[in-house]
Amino acid sequence: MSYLHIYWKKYRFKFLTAIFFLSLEALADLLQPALMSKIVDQGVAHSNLSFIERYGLLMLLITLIGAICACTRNILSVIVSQKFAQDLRQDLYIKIQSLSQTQIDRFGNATLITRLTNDVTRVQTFANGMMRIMMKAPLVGIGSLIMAVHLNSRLSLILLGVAPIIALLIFANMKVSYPYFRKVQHALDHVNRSMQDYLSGIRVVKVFNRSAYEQERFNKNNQILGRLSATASQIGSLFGPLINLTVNFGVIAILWFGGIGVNNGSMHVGAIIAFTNYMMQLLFAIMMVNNAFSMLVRARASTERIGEVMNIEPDMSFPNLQSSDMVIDHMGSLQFEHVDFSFSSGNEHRRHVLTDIHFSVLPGETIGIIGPIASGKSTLANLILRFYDPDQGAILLGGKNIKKYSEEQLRKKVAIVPQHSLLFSGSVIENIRWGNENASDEEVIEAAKIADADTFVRKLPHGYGAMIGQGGVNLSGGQKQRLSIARALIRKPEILILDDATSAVDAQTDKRIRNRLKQAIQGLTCIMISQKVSSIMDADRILVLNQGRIEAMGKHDELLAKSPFYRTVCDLQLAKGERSRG
Ligand SMILES: Nc1ncnc2c1ncn2[C@@H]1O[C@H](COP(=O)(O)OP(=O)(O)OP(=O)(O)O)[C@@H](O)[C@H]1O
Repeated sequence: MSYLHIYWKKYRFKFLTAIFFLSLEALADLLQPALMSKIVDQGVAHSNLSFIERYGLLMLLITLIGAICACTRNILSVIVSQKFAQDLRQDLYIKIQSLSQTQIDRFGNATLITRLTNDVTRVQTFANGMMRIMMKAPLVGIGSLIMAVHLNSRLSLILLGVAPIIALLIFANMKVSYPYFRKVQHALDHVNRSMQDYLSGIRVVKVFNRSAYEQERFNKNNQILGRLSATASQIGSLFGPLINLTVNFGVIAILWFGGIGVNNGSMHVGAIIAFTNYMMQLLFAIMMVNNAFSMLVRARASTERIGEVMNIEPDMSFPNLQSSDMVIDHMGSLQFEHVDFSFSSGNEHRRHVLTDIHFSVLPGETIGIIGPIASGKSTLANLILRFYDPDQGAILLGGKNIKKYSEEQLRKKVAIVPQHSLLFSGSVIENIRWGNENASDEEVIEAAKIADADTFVRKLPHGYGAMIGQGGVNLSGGQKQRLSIARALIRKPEILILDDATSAVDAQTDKRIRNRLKQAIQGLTCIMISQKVSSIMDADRILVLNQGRIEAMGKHDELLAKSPFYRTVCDLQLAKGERSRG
Protein backbone atom coordinates (compact mmCIF):
# COMPACT_ATOMS: atom_id res chain seq x y z
CA MET A 1 0.00 0.00 0.00
CA SER A 2 3.06 2.19 -0.39
CA TYR A 3 1.36 4.05 -3.22
CA LEU A 4 -0.88 5.75 -0.63
CA HIS A 5 2.07 7.62 0.89
CA ILE A 6 2.01 10.38 -1.69
CA TYR A 7 -1.62 11.18 -0.89
CA TRP A 8 -0.84 11.16 2.84
CA LYS A 9 2.00 13.61 2.21
CA LYS A 10 -0.23 15.82 0.08
CA TYR A 11 -3.26 15.95 2.39
CA ARG A 12 -1.82 15.27 5.84
CA PHE A 13 -2.06 18.90 6.99
CA LYS A 14 -5.78 19.20 6.17
CA PHE A 15 -6.33 15.66 7.50
CA LEU A 16 -4.63 16.45 10.82
CA THR A 17 -6.52 19.76 11.08
CA ALA A 18 -9.77 17.83 10.67
CA ILE A 19 -8.62 15.40 13.39
CA PHE A 20 -7.78 18.39 15.64
CA PHE A 21 -11.34 19.76 15.35
CA LEU A 22 -12.65 16.24 15.83
CA SER A 23 -10.68 15.97 19.10
CA LEU A 24 -12.16 19.27 20.35
CA GLU A 25 -15.61 17.96 19.45
CA ALA A 26 -14.92 14.73 21.40
CA LEU A 27 -13.72 16.76 24.38
CA ALA A 28 -16.96 18.79 24.30
CA ASP A 29 -18.95 15.52 24.31
CA LEU A 30 -16.92 14.19 27.25
CA LEU A 31 -17.44 17.28 29.42
CA GLN A 32 -21.24 17.13 29.18
CA PRO A 33 -21.93 14.21 31.64
CA ALA A 34 -19.46 15.63 34.22
CA LEU A 35 -21.24 19.01 34.12
CA MET A 36 -24.61 17.27 34.27
CA SER A 37 -23.46 15.33 37.37
CA LYS A 38 -22.43 18.62 39.05
CA ILE A 39 -25.79 20.28 38.20
CA VAL A 40 -27.72 17.31 39.70
CA ASP A 41 -25.57 16.76 42.82
CA GLN A 42 -24.78 20.41 43.69
CA GLY A 43 -27.51 22.45 41.95
CA VAL A 44 -30.69 20.31 41.97
CA ALA A 45 -29.96 18.43 45.27
CA HIS A 46 -29.36 21.73 47.14
CA SER A 47 -31.92 23.82 45.15
CA ASN A 48 -29.09 26.19 44.13
CA LEU A 49 -30.63 28.04 41.13
CA SER A 50 -27.68 30.34 40.36
CA PHE A 51 -25.36 27.26 40.26
CA ILE A 52 -27.77 25.57 37.82
CA GLU A 53 -27.85 28.75 35.65
CA ARG A 54 -24.05 29.13 35.60
CA TYR A 55 -23.37 25.50 34.79
CA GLY A 56 -26.31 25.36 32.38
CA LEU A 57 -24.82 28.29 30.39
CA LEU A 58 -21.40 26.64 30.49
CA MET A 59 -22.93 23.44 29.07
CA LEU A 60 -24.57 25.47 26.26
CA LEU A 61 -21.28 27.20 25.43
CA ILE A 62 -19.41 23.90 25.27
CA THR A 63 -22.16 22.44 23.04
CA LEU A 64 -21.84 25.46 20.72
CA ILE A 65 -18.04 25.04 20.49
CA GLY A 66 -18.58 21.31 19.77
CA ALA A 67 -21.03 22.17 16.97
CA ILE A 68 -18.64 24.69 15.35
CA CYS A 69 -15.83 22.11 15.50
CA ALA A 70 -18.14 19.47 13.93
CA CYS A 71 -19.03 21.82 11.03
CA THR A 72 -15.37 22.71 10.32
CA ARG A 73 -14.31 19.06 10.50
CA ASN A 74 -17.18 18.06 8.15
CA ILE A 75 -16.14 20.63 5.53
CA LEU A 76 -12.48 19.58 5.76
CA SER A 77 -13.26 15.87 5.60
CA VAL A 78 -15.38 16.31 2.46
CA ILE A 79 -12.66 18.38 0.74
CA VAL A 80 -9.85 15.97 1.64
CA SER A 81 -11.71 12.77 0.76
CA GLN A 82 -13.05 14.14 -2.54
CA LYS A 83 -9.68 15.46 -3.68
CA PHE A 84 -7.89 12.32 -2.55
CA ALA A 85 -10.33 10.14 -4.54
CA GLN A 86 -10.02 12.41 -7.57
CA ASP A 87 -6.20 12.18 -7.46
CA LEU A 88 -6.26 8.42 -6.91
CA ARG A 89 -8.63 7.87 -9.85
CA GLN A 90 -6.51 10.11 -12.06
CA ASP A 91 -3.25 8.37 -11.10
CA LEU A 92 -4.81 4.94 -11.55
CA TYR A 93 -6.05 6.00 -14.99
CA ILE A 94 -2.56 7.19 -15.96
CA LYS A 95 -1.09 3.94 -14.62
CA ILE A 96 -3.50 1.86 -16.70
CA GLN A 97 -2.52 3.92 -19.74
CA SER A 98 1.14 3.12 -19.10
CA LEU A 99 0.55 -0.65 -18.99
CA SER A 100 1.36 -2.78 -21.99
CA GLN A 101 -1.44 -4.44 -23.94
CA THR A 102 -0.37 -7.81 -22.49
CA GLN A 103 -0.77 -6.48 -18.94
CA ILE A 104 -4.18 -4.98 -19.74
CA ASP A 105 -5.27 -8.26 -21.36
CA ARG A 106 -4.14 -10.09 -18.21
CA PHE A 107 -6.26 -7.93 -15.88
CA GLY A 108 -9.26 -7.64 -18.22
CA ASN A 109 -11.27 -4.49 -18.90
CA ALA A 110 -14.10 -5.16 -16.45
CA THR A 111 -11.93 -5.47 -13.36
CA LEU A 112 -9.96 -2.36 -14.30
CA ILE A 113 -13.20 -0.39 -14.50
CA THR A 114 -14.38 -1.73 -11.10
CA ARG A 115 -11.05 -0.82 -9.55
CA LEU A 116 -11.17 2.67 -11.05
CA THR A 117 -14.72 3.34 -9.84
CA ASN A 118 -16.12 1.16 -7.07
CA ASP A 119 -12.83 0.37 -5.31
CA VAL A 120 -11.71 4.01 -5.31
CA THR A 121 -15.12 5.03 -3.90
CA ARG A 122 -14.73 2.52 -1.05
CA VAL A 123 -11.32 3.88 -0.12
CA GLN A 124 -12.73 7.42 -0.33
CA THR A 125 -15.65 6.49 1.97
CA PHE A 126 -13.17 5.06 4.45
CA ALA A 127 -10.95 8.17 4.34
CA ASN A 128 -14.00 10.36 4.87
CA GLY A 129 -15.23 8.12 7.70
CA MET A 130 -11.84 8.33 9.41
CA MET A 131 -12.15 12.09 9.67
CA ARG A 132 -15.78 12.03 10.71
CA ILE A 133 -16.31 9.23 13.20
CA MET A 134 -13.53 6.69 13.26
CA MET A 135 -10.99 8.87 14.98
CA LYS A 136 -13.65 10.29 17.29
CA ALA A 137 -14.68 6.86 18.53
CA PRO A 138 -11.35 5.91 20.17
CA LEU A 139 -11.02 9.44 21.61
CA VAL A 140 -14.50 9.33 23.13
CA GLY A 141 -13.98 5.69 24.21
CA ILE A 142 -10.67 6.29 26.01
CA GLY A 143 -11.92 9.66 27.36
CA SER A 144 -15.07 8.01 28.75
CA LEU A 145 -12.95 5.39 30.49
CA ILE A 146 -10.68 8.04 32.06
CA MET A 147 -13.64 10.16 33.20
CA ALA A 148 -15.40 7.06 34.56
CA VAL A 149 -12.29 5.99 36.55
CA HIS A 150 -12.03 9.53 37.84
CA LEU A 151 -15.69 9.46 38.96
CA ASN A 152 -15.59 6.04 40.66
CA SER A 153 -12.64 3.70 40.43
CA ARG A 154 -14.49 0.65 41.82
CA LEU A 155 -17.36 0.85 39.33
CA SER A 156 -14.78 1.33 36.58
CA LEU A 157 -13.60 -2.24 37.12
CA ILE A 158 -16.80 -3.30 35.33
CA LEU A 159 -15.81 -1.19 32.33
CA LEU A 160 -12.30 -2.66 32.35
CA GLY A 161 -13.78 -6.19 32.39
CA VAL A 162 -16.14 -5.50 29.48
CA ALA A 163 -13.63 -3.68 27.20
CA PRO A 164 -11.28 -6.66 26.38
CA ILE A 165 -14.25 -8.92 25.52
CA ILE A 166 -15.46 -6.30 23.07
CA ALA A 167 -11.99 -5.82 21.56
CA LEU A 168 -11.83 -9.59 21.00
CA LEU A 169 -15.22 -9.60 19.26
CA ILE A 170 -14.16 -6.76 16.94
CA PHE A 171 -10.94 -8.58 16.04
CA ALA A 172 -12.87 -11.80 15.28
CA ASN A 173 -15.32 -9.84 13.09
CA MET A 174 -12.46 -8.41 11.05
CA LYS A 175 -10.74 -11.79 10.64
CA VAL A 176 -13.90 -13.60 9.48
CA SER A 177 -15.34 -10.97 7.14
CA TYR A 178 -12.20 -9.80 5.30
CA PRO A 179 -12.02 -12.70 2.79
CA TYR A 180 -15.71 -12.18 1.98
CA PHE A 181 -15.25 -8.53 1.06
CA ARG A 182 -12.48 -9.47 -1.37
CA LYS A 183 -14.80 -12.06 -2.90
CA VAL A 184 -17.58 -9.44 -3.16
CA GLN A 185 -15.34 -7.14 -5.23
CA HIS A 186 -14.31 -10.07 -7.42
CA ALA A 187 -17.98 -10.97 -7.99
CA LEU A 188 -18.65 -7.34 -8.91
CA ASP A 189 -15.97 -7.66 -11.63
CA HIS A 190 -17.95 -10.56 -13.12
CA VAL A 191 -21.23 -8.60 -13.06
CA ASN A 192 -19.50 -5.69 -14.81
CA ARG A 193 -17.92 -8.03 -17.35
CA SER A 194 -21.25 -9.61 -18.34
CA MET A 195 -22.81 -6.13 -18.69
CA GLN A 196 -19.86 -4.94 -20.79
CA ASP A 197 -20.03 -8.02 -23.04
CA TYR A 198 -23.75 -7.49 -23.53
CA LEU A 199 -23.46 -3.78 -24.35
CA SER A 200 -20.57 -4.21 -26.76
CA GLY A 201 -22.27 -7.07 -28.61
CA ILE A 202 -25.89 -6.01 -28.22
CA ARG A 203 -26.73 -6.39 -31.92
CA VAL A 204 -25.16 -9.84 -32.16
CA VAL A 205 -27.03 -10.90 -29.04
CA LYS A 206 -30.32 -9.77 -30.58
CA VAL A 207 -29.64 -11.26 -34.02
CA PHE A 208 -28.83 -14.66 -32.52
CA ASN A 209 -31.73 -14.40 -30.14
CA ARG A 210 -29.38 -14.88 -27.20
CA SER A 211 -31.00 -12.30 -24.91
CA ALA A 212 -32.32 -15.04 -22.60
CA TYR A 213 -28.87 -16.68 -22.45
CA GLU A 214 -27.18 -13.34 -21.67
CA GLN A 215 -29.85 -12.57 -19.09
CA GLU A 216 -29.22 -15.95 -17.46
CA ARG A 217 -25.47 -15.26 -17.42
CA PHE A 218 -25.98 -11.84 -15.85
CA ASN A 219 -28.49 -13.26 -13.40
CA LYS A 220 -26.04 -15.96 -12.31
CA ASN A 221 -23.25 -13.45 -11.68
CA ASN A 222 -25.68 -11.08 -9.98
CA GLN A 223 -26.92 -13.85 -7.68
CA ILE A 224 -23.36 -14.76 -6.70
CA LEU A 225 -22.70 -11.08 -5.93
CA GLY A 226 -25.92 -10.83 -3.91
CA ARG A 227 -25.14 -14.04 -1.97
CA LEU A 228 -21.60 -12.99 -1.12
CA SER A 229 -22.64 -9.45 -0.15
CA ALA A 230 -25.37 -10.87 2.09
CA THR A 231 -22.95 -13.32 3.77
CA ALA A 232 -20.41 -10.54 4.34
CA SER A 233 -23.07 -8.27 5.84
CA GLN A 234 -24.58 -11.12 7.91
CA ILE A 235 -21.21 -11.78 9.51
CA GLY A 236 -21.00 -8.08 10.38
CA SER A 237 -24.55 -8.02 11.73
CA LEU A 238 -23.86 -11.11 13.89
CA PHE A 239 -21.03 -9.42 15.71
CA GLY A 240 -22.92 -6.09 16.16
CA PRO A 241 -25.63 -7.49 18.52
CA LEU A 242 -23.03 -9.60 20.39
CA ILE A 243 -21.08 -6.44 21.18
CA ASN A 244 -24.31 -4.66 22.12
CA LEU A 245 -25.25 -7.46 24.50
CA THR A 246 -21.87 -7.36 26.23
CA VAL A 247 -22.11 -3.57 26.75
CA ASN A 248 -25.68 -3.81 28.06
CA PHE A 249 -24.54 -6.41 30.64
CA GLY A 250 -22.02 -3.80 31.74
CA VAL A 251 -24.69 -1.05 32.02
CA ILE A 252 -26.94 -3.32 34.14
CA ALA A 253 -24.00 -4.21 36.39
CA ILE A 254 -23.22 -0.48 36.89
CA LEU A 255 -26.85 0.34 37.75
CA TRP A 256 -26.92 -2.64 40.16
CA PHE A 257 -23.72 -1.79 42.04
CA GLY A 258 -24.39 1.99 41.71
CA GLY A 259 -27.84 1.48 43.30
CA ILE A 260 -26.22 -0.32 46.25
CA GLY A 261 -23.69 2.57 46.57
CA VAL A 262 -26.48 5.23 46.63
CA ASN A 263 -28.41 3.15 49.22
CA ASN A 264 -25.46 2.94 51.60
CA GLY A 265 -24.55 6.62 50.97
CA SER A 266 -21.14 6.02 49.38
CA MET A 267 -22.30 7.45 45.99
CA HIS A 268 -24.42 10.33 44.63
CA VAL A 269 -27.26 9.98 42.10
CA GLY A 270 -25.62 12.55 39.77
CA ALA A 271 -22.44 10.49 39.66
CA ILE A 272 -24.42 7.35 38.71
CA ILE A 273 -26.18 9.33 35.92
CA ALA A 274 -22.79 10.58 34.68
CA PHE A 275 -21.28 7.07 34.94
CA THR A 276 -24.06 5.48 32.86
CA ASN A 277 -23.72 8.39 30.45
CA TYR A 278 -20.02 7.62 30.02
CA MET A 279 -20.93 3.96 29.65
CA MET A 280 -23.34 4.89 26.82
CA GLN A 281 -20.69 7.06 25.21
CA LEU A 282 -18.34 4.12 25.45
CA LEU A 283 -21.03 1.94 23.84
CA PHE A 284 -21.39 4.48 21.02
CA ALA A 285 -17.61 4.61 20.60
CA ILE A 286 -17.34 0.81 20.47
CA MET A 287 -20.15 0.55 17.91
CA MET A 288 -18.33 3.15 15.85
CA VAL A 289 -15.06 1.23 16.15
CA ASN A 290 -16.88 -1.91 15.03
CA ASN A 291 -18.36 -0.06 12.03
CA ALA A 292 -14.98 1.47 11.35
CA PHE A 293 -13.41 -1.98 11.27
CA SER A 294 -15.95 -3.32 8.80
CA MET A 295 -15.33 -0.25 6.64
CA LEU A 296 -11.62 -0.84 7.07
CA VAL A 297 -12.00 -4.45 5.97
CA ARG A 298 -13.82 -3.38 2.80
CA ALA A 299 -11.40 -0.54 2.17
CA ARG A 300 -8.42 -2.84 2.74
CA ALA A 301 -9.69 -5.25 0.07
CA SER A 302 -10.20 -2.32 -2.31
CA THR A 303 -6.84 -0.74 -1.44
CA GLU A 304 -5.10 -4.02 -2.24
CA ARG A 305 -6.93 -4.36 -5.53
CA ILE A 306 -5.97 -0.80 -6.51
CA GLY A 307 -2.42 -1.52 -5.32
CA GLU A 308 -2.19 -4.56 -7.62
CA VAL A 309 -2.48 -2.13 -10.53
CA MET A 310 -0.58 0.81 -9.02
CA ASN A 311 2.42 -1.27 -7.96
CA ILE A 312 2.85 -3.15 -11.22
CA GLU A 313 5.77 -2.04 -13.35
CA PRO A 314 4.92 -1.62 -17.05
CA ASP A 315 6.66 -4.49 -18.86
CA MET A 316 7.18 -2.37 -21.97
CA SER A 317 8.98 0.93 -22.04
CA PHE A 318 9.77 3.52 -24.66
CA PRO A 319 12.95 5.59 -24.62
CA ASN A 320 12.46 9.23 -23.82
CA LEU A 321 13.92 10.81 -26.94
CA GLN A 322 13.38 14.00 -28.88
CA SER A 323 12.70 13.59 -32.61
CA SER A 324 16.00 15.30 -33.36
CA ASP A 325 17.97 12.72 -31.31
CA MET A 326 17.72 10.03 -33.99
CA VAL A 327 19.03 10.00 -37.53
CA ILE A 328 16.77 7.96 -39.81
CA ASP A 329 18.42 6.59 -42.95
CA HIS A 330 15.59 4.92 -44.83
CA MET A 331 12.33 6.74 -44.09
CA GLY A 332 9.35 4.47 -44.61
CA SER A 333 11.29 1.21 -44.82
CA LEU A 334 10.28 -1.70 -42.64
CA GLN A 335 12.04 -4.96 -41.81
CA PHE A 336 10.98 -7.99 -39.80
CA GLU A 337 14.06 -9.97 -38.76
CA HIS A 338 13.25 -13.57 -37.74
CA VAL A 339 10.41 -12.49 -35.46
CA ASP A 340 8.71 -14.99 -33.14
CA PHE A 341 5.74 -14.00 -31.00
CA SER A 342 3.43 -15.69 -28.52
CA PHE A 343 0.63 -14.43 -26.25
CA SER A 344 0.88 -15.13 -22.57
CA SER A 345 -2.04 -14.80 -20.21
CA GLY A 346 -0.97 -15.06 -16.58
CA ASN A 347 -0.08 -18.59 -15.53
CA GLU A 348 -1.41 -20.05 -18.76
CA HIS A 349 1.13 -21.51 -21.17
CA ARG A 350 2.28 -19.25 -24.00
CA ARG A 351 0.30 -19.34 -27.21
CA HIS A 352 2.57 -19.29 -30.22
CA VAL A 353 1.16 -17.04 -32.95
CA LEU A 354 4.04 -15.94 -35.23
CA THR A 355 7.13 -17.96 -36.17
CA ASP A 356 10.26 -16.79 -37.95
CA ILE A 357 8.68 -13.82 -39.74
CA HIS A 358 11.41 -12.41 -41.96
CA PHE A 359 10.76 -9.88 -44.73
CA SER A 360 11.47 -6.30 -45.68
CA VAL A 361 9.39 -3.52 -47.20
CA LEU A 362 10.93 -0.71 -49.26
CA PRO A 363 9.91 2.92 -48.77
CA GLY A 364 6.77 3.68 -50.80
CA GLU A 365 6.00 0.02 -51.40
CA THR A 366 2.50 -1.41 -50.94
CA ILE A 367 2.47 -4.84 -49.35
CA GLY A 368 -0.66 -6.94 -49.21
CA ILE A 369 -1.02 -9.50 -46.44
CA ILE A 370 -3.45 -12.37 -46.85
CA GLY A 371 -3.97 -15.55 -44.92
CA PRO A 372 -6.58 -17.77 -43.29
CA ILE A 373 -8.53 -16.65 -40.22
CA ALA A 374 -6.34 -16.49 -37.08
CA SER A 375 -3.13 -16.88 -39.08
CA GLY A 376 -1.62 -13.91 -37.19
CA LYS A 377 -2.17 -11.02 -39.64
CA SER A 378 -3.47 -8.49 -37.08
CA THR A 379 -0.88 -9.61 -34.55
CA LEU A 380 1.86 -8.89 -37.08
CA ALA A 381 0.45 -5.36 -37.53
CA ASN A 382 0.18 -4.86 -33.77
CA LEU A 383 3.87 -5.70 -33.38
CA ILE A 384 4.82 -2.82 -35.71
CA LEU A 385 3.02 -0.42 -33.35
CA ARG A 386 4.59 -2.09 -30.29
CA PHE A 387 1.27 -3.04 -28.76
CA TYR A 388 3.27 -6.19 -28.02
CA ASP A 389 7.01 -6.92 -28.27
CA PRO A 390 8.39 -9.97 -30.13
CA ASP A 391 9.80 -12.89 -28.10
CA GLN A 392 12.64 -13.26 -30.61
CA GLY A 393 13.98 -11.20 -33.48
CA ALA A 394 13.63 -7.51 -34.22
CA ILE A 395 11.50 -5.09 -36.19
CA LEU A 396 13.31 -2.23 -37.92
CA LEU A 397 11.69 0.99 -39.01
CA GLY A 398 13.75 3.34 -41.14
CA GLY A 399 16.70 1.03 -40.46
CA LYS A 400 16.38 1.40 -36.63
CA ASN A 401 14.91 -1.05 -34.14
CA ILE A 402 11.41 0.17 -33.20
CA LYS A 403 12.40 -0.17 -29.54
CA LYS A 404 14.69 2.83 -30.05
CA TYR A 405 11.83 5.16 -30.93
CA SER A 406 9.95 7.14 -28.33
CA GLU A 407 6.26 6.31 -28.18
CA GLU A 408 5.37 9.65 -29.78
CA GLN A 409 7.87 9.18 -32.64
CA LEU A 410 6.64 5.67 -33.39
CA ARG A 411 2.96 6.62 -33.35
CA LYS A 412 3.72 9.58 -35.64
CA LYS A 413 5.44 7.37 -38.20
CA VAL A 414 2.98 4.50 -38.22
CA ALA A 415 -0.80 4.87 -38.45
CA ILE A 416 -3.27 2.02 -38.37
CA VAL A 417 -6.84 1.63 -39.46
CA PRO A 418 -7.94 -1.20 -37.18
CA GLN A 419 -10.13 -4.12 -38.13
CA HIS A 420 -12.97 -2.83 -35.96
CA SER A 421 -13.44 0.87 -36.62
CA LEU A 422 -13.78 2.75 -33.39
CA LEU A 423 -15.18 6.25 -33.47
CA PHE A 424 -15.84 8.53 -30.52
CA SER A 425 -18.82 10.67 -29.53
CA GLY A 426 -18.38 14.04 -31.19
CA SER A 427 -18.65 15.62 -34.63
CA VAL A 428 -17.32 14.09 -37.86
CA ILE A 429 -14.60 16.73 -38.09
CA GLU A 430 -13.53 16.11 -34.47
CA ASN A 431 -13.29 12.39 -35.19
CA ILE A 432 -11.07 12.92 -38.22
CA ARG A 433 -8.97 15.52 -36.36
CA TRP A 434 -8.39 12.88 -33.69
CA GLY A 435 -5.52 11.77 -35.93
CA ASN A 436 -3.96 15.24 -35.86
CA GLU A 437 -5.56 17.95 -33.78
CA ASN A 438 -3.69 20.70 -35.63
CA ALA A 439 -4.98 19.73 -39.07
CA SER A 440 -6.69 22.53 -41.01
CA ASP A 441 -10.24 22.20 -42.39
CA GLU A 442 -8.74 21.78 -45.88
CA GLU A 443 -6.53 18.93 -44.73
CA VAL A 444 -9.51 17.22 -43.08
CA ILE A 445 -11.54 17.48 -46.29
CA GLU A 446 -8.59 16.27 -48.37
CA ALA A 447 -8.16 13.20 -46.16
CA ALA A 448 -11.91 12.54 -46.29
CA LYS A 449 -11.82 12.75 -50.09
CA ILE A 450 -9.00 10.19 -50.35
CA ALA A 451 -10.90 7.88 -47.97
CA ASP A 452 -14.03 8.34 -50.15
CA ALA A 453 -15.85 9.80 -47.13
CA ASP A 454 -16.37 13.39 -48.35
CA THR A 455 -19.47 12.66 -50.45
CA PHE A 456 -21.42 10.87 -47.73
CA VAL A 457 -20.29 13.31 -45.00
CA ARG A 458 -21.63 16.27 -46.98
CA LYS A 459 -25.01 14.52 -47.21
CA LEU A 460 -25.25 14.23 -43.39
CA PRO A 461 -27.60 16.82 -41.69
CA HIS A 462 -24.75 19.11 -40.58
CA GLY A 463 -22.01 17.86 -42.92
CA TYR A 464 -18.65 17.78 -41.14
CA GLY A 465 -20.36 19.14 -38.01
CA ALA A 466 -22.75 16.14 -37.82
CA MET A 467 -22.63 14.42 -34.48
CA ILE A 468 -21.54 10.81 -34.18
CA GLY A 469 -22.94 8.68 -31.35
CA GLN A 470 -20.73 6.65 -28.99
CA GLY A 471 -18.74 4.10 -31.03
CA GLY A 472 -20.26 5.50 -34.26
CA VAL A 473 -23.66 3.86 -33.69
CA ASN A 474 -25.45 6.15 -36.16
CA LEU A 475 -23.12 5.28 -39.08
CA SER A 476 -22.91 2.21 -41.30
CA GLY A 477 -19.93 -0.13 -41.07
CA GLY A 478 -18.53 1.15 -44.41
CA GLN A 479 -18.97 4.80 -43.36
CA LYS A 480 -17.15 4.14 -40.08
CA GLN A 481 -14.31 2.46 -41.96
CA ARG A 482 -13.95 5.40 -44.35
CA LEU A 483 -13.81 7.91 -41.47
CA SER A 484 -11.22 5.72 -39.74
CA ILE A 485 -9.10 5.78 -42.91
CA ALA A 486 -9.38 9.59 -43.09
CA ARG A 487 -8.36 9.80 -39.42
CA ALA A 488 -5.24 7.71 -40.09
CA LEU A 489 -4.33 9.64 -43.27
CA ILE A 490 -4.45 13.01 -41.56
CA ARG A 491 -1.49 11.95 -39.41
CA LYS A 492 0.58 11.93 -42.61
CA PRO A 493 2.37 8.77 -41.49
CA GLU A 494 5.33 7.14 -43.22
CA ILE A 495 3.69 3.74 -42.89
CA LEU A 496 -0.04 3.18 -43.15
CA ILE A 497 -1.49 -0.14 -42.02
CA LEU A 498 -4.96 -1.00 -43.23
CA ASP A 499 -6.11 -4.01 -41.22
CA ASP A 500 -9.08 -5.30 -43.19
CA ALA A 501 -10.04 -1.63 -43.28
CA THR A 502 -12.29 -1.87 -46.32
CA SER A 503 -14.05 -5.11 -45.44
CA ALA A 504 -17.40 -3.30 -45.10
CA VAL A 505 -17.25 -1.29 -48.35
CA ASP A 506 -18.29 -2.56 -51.77
CA ALA A 507 -15.74 -3.62 -54.39
CA GLN A 508 -16.02 -0.38 -56.38
CA THR A 509 -15.48 1.89 -53.35
CA ASP A 510 -12.64 -0.37 -52.25
CA LYS A 511 -10.92 0.10 -55.61
CA ARG A 512 -11.58 3.85 -55.58
CA ILE A 513 -10.00 4.23 -52.14
CA ARG A 514 -6.93 2.21 -53.18
CA ASN A 515 -6.44 4.23 -56.36
CA ARG A 516 -6.79 7.53 -54.53
CA LEU A 517 -4.39 6.40 -51.84
CA LYS A 518 -1.80 5.52 -54.47
CA GLN A 519 -2.16 8.82 -56.33
CA ALA A 520 -2.53 11.13 -53.34
CA ILE A 521 0.26 9.93 -51.12
CA GLN A 522 3.48 9.46 -53.00
CA GLY A 523 6.13 7.62 -51.06
CA LEU A 524 3.72 6.28 -48.43
CA THR A 525 4.53 2.74 -47.41
CA CYS A 526 1.31 0.83 -47.17
CA ILE A 527 0.51 -2.51 -45.54
CA MET A 528 -2.88 -3.82 -46.52
CA ILE A 529 -4.27 -6.76 -44.63
CA SER A 530 -7.30 -8.32 -46.20
CA GLN A 531 -9.25 -11.52 -46.66
CA LYS A 532 -10.27 -10.27 -50.11
CA VAL A 533 -7.83 -11.04 -52.93
CA SER A 534 -9.27 -8.13 -54.95
CA SER A 535 -8.10 -5.71 -52.25
CA ILE A 536 -4.47 -6.80 -52.32
CA MET A 537 -3.82 -8.31 -55.74
CA ASP A 538 -2.57 -4.96 -57.11
CA ALA A 539 -0.06 -4.54 -54.28
CA ASP A 540 3.64 -4.37 -55.20
CA ARG A 541 4.13 -7.59 -53.28
CA ILE A 542 1.86 -9.92 -51.35
CA LEU A 543 2.76 -11.84 -48.21
CA VAL A 544 0.85 -15.06 -47.58
CA LEU A 545 0.65 -15.89 -43.90
CA ASN A 546 -0.38 -19.39 -42.88
CA GLN A 547 -0.47 -20.64 -39.28
CA GLY A 548 1.82 -17.83 -38.19
CA ARG A 549 4.48 -18.54 -40.83
CA ILE A 550 5.23 -16.88 -44.16
CA GLU A 551 4.04 -19.38 -46.76
CA ALA A 552 5.17 -17.24 -49.70
CA MET A 553 5.87 -13.67 -50.74
CA GLY A 554 5.82 -12.13 -54.19
CA LYS A 555 3.68 -10.56 -56.86
CA HIS A 556 0.17 -11.81 -57.59
CA ASP A 557 1.20 -13.87 -60.64
CA GLU A 558 4.21 -15.38 -58.86
CA LEU A 559 2.04 -16.43 -55.91
CA LEU A 560 -0.47 -18.11 -58.18
CA ALA A 561 2.39 -20.39 -59.11
CA LYS A 562 4.06 -20.88 -55.74
CA SER A 563 1.43 -20.58 -52.98
CA PRO A 564 -1.24 -23.30 -52.76
CA PHE A 565 -3.27 -21.24 -50.28
CA TYR A 566 -3.19 -18.15 -52.51
CA ARG A 567 -4.17 -20.17 -55.56
CA THR A 568 -7.12 -21.73 -53.72
CA VAL A 569 -8.35 -18.35 -52.45
CA CYS A 570 -8.07 -16.85 -55.94
CA ASP A 571 -10.01 -19.79 -57.37
CA LEU A 572 -12.75 -19.24 -54.83
CA GLN A 573 -12.93 -15.45 -54.93
CA LEU A 574 -12.06 -14.37 -58.49
CA ALA A 575 -13.76 -14.99 -61.78
CA LYS A 576 -11.56 -16.77 -64.35
CA GLY A 577 -10.71 -13.62 -66.30
CA GLU A 578 -9.65 -11.72 -63.17
CA ARG A 579 -7.04 -14.18 -61.97
CA SER A 580 -4.14 -12.95 -63.99
CA ARG A 581 -3.20 -9.34 -63.39
CA GLY A 582 -3.51 -6.69 -66.11
N1 LIG B 1 -4.95 -10.60 -27.00
C1 LIG B 1 -4.81 -11.90 -27.32
N2 LIG B 1 -4.55 -12.80 -26.36
C2 LIG B 1 -4.38 -14.11 -26.67
N3 LIG B 1 -4.48 -14.60 -27.92
C3 LIG B 1 -4.75 -13.75 -28.93
C4 LIG B 1 -4.94 -12.35 -28.68
N4 LIG B 1 -5.19 -11.74 -29.86
C5 LIG B 1 -5.16 -12.71 -30.81
N5 LIG B 1 -4.90 -13.91 -30.25
C6 LIG B 1 -4.75 -15.19 -30.96
O1 LIG B 1 -3.72 -15.05 -31.92
C7 LIG B 1 -4.06 -15.74 -33.11
C8 LIG B 1 -3.89 -14.80 -34.30
O2 LIG B 1 -4.87 -13.77 -34.19
P1 LIG B 1 -4.92 -12.58 -35.23
O3 LIG B 1 -6.01 -11.66 -34.81
O4 LIG B 1 -3.58 -12.02 -35.41
O5 LIG B 1 -5.34 -13.35 -36.56
P2 LIG B 1 -5.79 -12.77 -37.97
O6 LIG B 1 -5.03 -13.53 -38.99
O7 LIG B 1 -5.70 -11.29 -37.99
O8 LIG B 1 -7.29 -13.24 -37.99
P3 LIG B 1 -8.53 -12.61 -38.78
O9 LIG B 1 -8.32 -12.83 -40.23
O10 LIG B 1 -9.67 -13.40 -38.27
O11 LIG B 1 -8.60 -11.16 -38.41
C9 LIG B 1 -5.44 -16.29 -32.93
O12 LIG B 1 -5.35 -17.66 -32.61
C10 LIG B 1 -5.99 -15.52 -31.75
O13 LIG B 1 -6.87 -16.32 -31.00
